[in-house]
Amino acid sequence: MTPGGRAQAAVELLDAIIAAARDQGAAADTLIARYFAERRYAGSKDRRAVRELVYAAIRLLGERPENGRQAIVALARHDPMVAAMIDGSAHAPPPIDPVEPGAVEGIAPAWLVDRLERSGLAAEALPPLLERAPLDIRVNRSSADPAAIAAEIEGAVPLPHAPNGLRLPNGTSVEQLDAWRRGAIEVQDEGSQLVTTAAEIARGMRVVDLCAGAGGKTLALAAAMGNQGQILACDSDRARLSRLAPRAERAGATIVETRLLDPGREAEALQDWTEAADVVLVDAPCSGTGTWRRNPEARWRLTPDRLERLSTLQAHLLEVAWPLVKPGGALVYVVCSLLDEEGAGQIAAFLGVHEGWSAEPPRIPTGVARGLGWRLTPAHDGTDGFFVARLVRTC
Ligand SMILES: C[S@@+](CC[C@H](N)C(=O)[O-])C[C@H]1O[C@@H](n2cnc3c(N)ncnc32)[C@H](O)[C@@H]1O
Repeated sequence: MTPGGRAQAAVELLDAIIAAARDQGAAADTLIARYFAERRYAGSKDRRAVRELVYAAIRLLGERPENGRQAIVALARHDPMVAAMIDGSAHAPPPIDPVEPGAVEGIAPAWLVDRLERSGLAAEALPPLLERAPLDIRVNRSSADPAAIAAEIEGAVPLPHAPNGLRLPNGTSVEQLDAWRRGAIEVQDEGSQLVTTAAEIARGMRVVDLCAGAGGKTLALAAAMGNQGQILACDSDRARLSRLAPRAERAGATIVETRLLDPGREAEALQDWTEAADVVLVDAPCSGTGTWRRNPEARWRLTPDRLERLSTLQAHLLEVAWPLVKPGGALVYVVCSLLDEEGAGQIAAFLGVHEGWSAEPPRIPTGVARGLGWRLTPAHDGTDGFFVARLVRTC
């Protein structure tokens, strides 16, 4: 592809990504993969260059642009190398008129910046939300030793805080590594590894992972339990949950049972676990404001209405979760969001109507207190953004 052809491909992809963000369609990565699956003539260098243009534009623009052309115009005004690609040559986008409007640069839509600031994020903590994320892995302690794995994988270095974590050079094809194939490692951000630590899990426990998805945290829990005890991994999304079993098998996690839940009827399906769990983990669905490093277009998807619906769902899941905790057990609530309405606010509301619970600071070696929970941020901790609270049932 010519430089102009790459710029034109970026415009087409940005059009698709903007429409998908507006209509809750597929993620940017999926759209990029589909685009190139239909254009086999594009080589790996072309694909990488187009992808970089697309993500540079997404990161640059806080408000969702009207279209891909406005997005690339803004990027060109920011970066002369991009401007030089838009020269009107064959396959290139038409040249930019000096008075042509471009999309507006920014961290996020104004309403969302306002909510983040009201949630206690300082102005300097906002740009790191959009920096490139590192590639972190968790070593499966049930079957492997982090030092041995570090020696086996080129460029691997220990994570600053998570004891079983390593950081790999960006671009490492993890699924091609022998260590991955034999179930010794999983890709997992350091923040995710640390919030799992907050569960203070031990061998032989009975644990419910209420929103297990494809099992990222379930597998970390199973490893922390030395594969002894019982984990009930639930989710309402059949496709996600169905990916858990093969991952558990690869990791040798034999203590995991999965259960598909019907939204709104979760309590019925979980009656046999009433007051039976030592720990219930609620890794709740959220706006993902803490994971913009990986999904920067997520900030173009969120609306106040959607945030409100997520917040209602989070409160509902806390209501589903607490009856499963046995006296003396713990409810661990996690969101990968930095907004108080999804984090500290949820915990304050829960404790306002439930007696017999006390909030304990999670034992995480980094992060800062937020309300009755704990918060990790890219700026302070170099991890994805998370809120985690640990509530102990006192009676
Ligand atoms: C943040 S994700 C979980 C990620 C997962 N724990 C991990 O570590 O990879 C939240 C999950 O909640 C699930 N969910 C949404 N509504 C639910 C419900 N009513 N009951 C159980 N799970 C639900 C979603 O399908 C999604 O997989």
